[in-house]
Amino acid sequence: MKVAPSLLSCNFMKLEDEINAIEDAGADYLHFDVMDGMFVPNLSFAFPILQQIRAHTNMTIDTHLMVQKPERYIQSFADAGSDIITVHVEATEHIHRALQLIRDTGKKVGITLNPGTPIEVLIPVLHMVDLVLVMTVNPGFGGQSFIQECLSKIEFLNEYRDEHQLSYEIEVDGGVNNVSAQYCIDSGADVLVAGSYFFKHDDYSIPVRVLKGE
Ligand SMILES: O=C(CO)[C@@H](O)[C@H](O)COP(=O)(O)O
Ligand SMILES: [Fe+2]
Repeated sequence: MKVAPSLLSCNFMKLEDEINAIEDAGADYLHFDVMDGMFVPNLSFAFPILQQIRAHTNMTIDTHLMVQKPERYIQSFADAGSDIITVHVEATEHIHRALQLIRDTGKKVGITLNPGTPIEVLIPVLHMVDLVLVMTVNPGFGGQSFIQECLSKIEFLNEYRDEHQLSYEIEVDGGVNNVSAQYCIDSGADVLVAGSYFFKHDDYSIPVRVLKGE
């Protein structure tokens, strides 16, 4: 199990210390949530912060683009230092092209979907991706409650991966805490994103251990 703290909930006044502490605690990815105020009703951060984080750490930067027509920005996120670039299937009319654009940058290719979107929508492109992010809240904000009904999507992705000999990672994002993490682990998740639950601890090795099921 991998753990990906969502920087949305960190203390930005101490960003450098936060990143060092996340790394020392044994987390695997830095989850970087980009919001455009159009695809989701909130704004977050983008290139200048990403570039500075990239200059500071070798951790895998897992970029979650909650952005309308993300193909406009894929090259820029690759250049700014993302390692994984994940786009929403609902955010573009041309998901196949968007995924191909990510592949062409040499970065890892991620796809994601909102809680209200059926998982079957992803079938035509699952062979193209390195990571599938299952949203377990409606994107746009940290600190929301886990939507249990999304667990069946994790199970589906697991079975589909086995049946078709694919190798994407299954990542879960939204409302992940000590309780919901266990449901995700049981359903077959590989990576857990956690924001509010992770950063409420003083010692980040605790949520890392709990989320890894140790
Ligand atoms: O993408 C998003 C929200 O849109 C997430 O990555 C959140 O930032 C996770 O925060 P918690 O639900 O864990 O507090
Ligand atoms: Fe996210």
